[in-house]
Amino acid sequence: MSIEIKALNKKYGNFTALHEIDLVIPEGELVALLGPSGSGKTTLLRIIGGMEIPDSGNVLFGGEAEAQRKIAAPRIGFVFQNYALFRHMTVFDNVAFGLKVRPRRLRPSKKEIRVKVAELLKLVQLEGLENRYPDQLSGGQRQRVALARALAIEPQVLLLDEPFGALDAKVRQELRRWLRQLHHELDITTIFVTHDQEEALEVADQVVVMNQGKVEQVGTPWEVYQQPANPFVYQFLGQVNQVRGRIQDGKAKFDSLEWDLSGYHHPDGKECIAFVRPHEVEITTEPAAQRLQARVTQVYPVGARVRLEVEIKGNSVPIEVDITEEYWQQSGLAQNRSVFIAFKKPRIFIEGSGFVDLDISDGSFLSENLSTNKRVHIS
Ligand SMILES: Nc1ncnc2c1ncn2[C@@H]1O[C@H](COP(=O)(O)OP(=O)(O)OP(=O)(O)O)[C@@H](O)[C@H]1O
Repeated sequence: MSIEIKALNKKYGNFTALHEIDLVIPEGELVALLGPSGSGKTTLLRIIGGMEIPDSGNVLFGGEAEAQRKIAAPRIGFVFQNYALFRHMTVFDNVAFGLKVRPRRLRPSKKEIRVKVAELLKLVQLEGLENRYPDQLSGGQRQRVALARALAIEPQVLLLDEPFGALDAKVRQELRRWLRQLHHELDITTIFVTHDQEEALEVADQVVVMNQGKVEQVGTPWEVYQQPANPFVYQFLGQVNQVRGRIQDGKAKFDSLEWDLSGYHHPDGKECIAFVRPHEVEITTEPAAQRLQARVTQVYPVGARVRLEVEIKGNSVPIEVDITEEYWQQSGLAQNRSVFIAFKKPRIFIEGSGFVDLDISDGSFLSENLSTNKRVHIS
């Protein structure tokens, strides 16, 4: 079932928890609501689930046409972070609960319930554990019981609020792969709340990035990571370096690095910021054109990768550089070493204009002005 959210607003006293949220979630999609604590994710999920009333705006299930037909409220399955299993009930009874409490005319027979629960326990890979109590299960197993219980009512929409939040990193990773697979099999429209960007990128078809009650960007994991709409999304989705520069003579200048922006007619003196992820910084010990001189201040070997911090003139915050362990060994990059850095794929942010993507390889560059959503190719 598709979900359409229109101009949704919610305040708690004077505090705006959600501001003018518009969102379309196509049938069968797995969507992550991603954002920092307090950004409004849970409030939005609760409004979709009918547990909270918005001040204004609508949530339409199945689109306008269905709404006009005034269909009954959709069946919604919920899973919360804190399991919310009944501690005094076995796994079987927990999963069967939603079926047993149905009105008599809709209630399946005892035999049908037994078959259904067995099917669901197989689906969540907990066969044989039906007689255990929640206390006798691991955190990951409990969360799978919670999911089986939510699925028992054959929901048209599944809402998950930080479903793996209380689990340790390894179990979390296993469960999110498993959720992805399960969603693939069941195809139920699913919305899950997370503040973990890796989880959102790994699991979701679409990621809704939220901040301070607003939607900052909606896109595929690739889009939100590779083409963030604004500096907030850039910083929230992974590490990024910011190097401050200025527009001068039609060029974006960052000390000895410069890129021609003459096609843009930005006034001289305007501030700009180059955004570069740590793995997009090239680092050598040899000077060359279009490189900035720097000095290595810290070296952190972390498994197969090595994270370096380097200082450049005019940037108060060190630049993070991510290289392979192999390159680190070959290059002898050690603390205090003088180095030269270049940016492989910088995106330059100019206040009021959005991002400019530089494609340095063919001497031209691709610009994307996200405030107008236009793409122009300038050579
Ligand atoms: N019932 C309430 N009364 C007053 N303020 C509330 C209420 N529920 C939520 N808020 C406030 O609204 C804001 C959004 O809360 P919400 O729980 O939606 O955020 P969130 O993004 O899910 O955060 P978290 O990741 O910490 O759960 C928060 O600042 C919160 O304090």
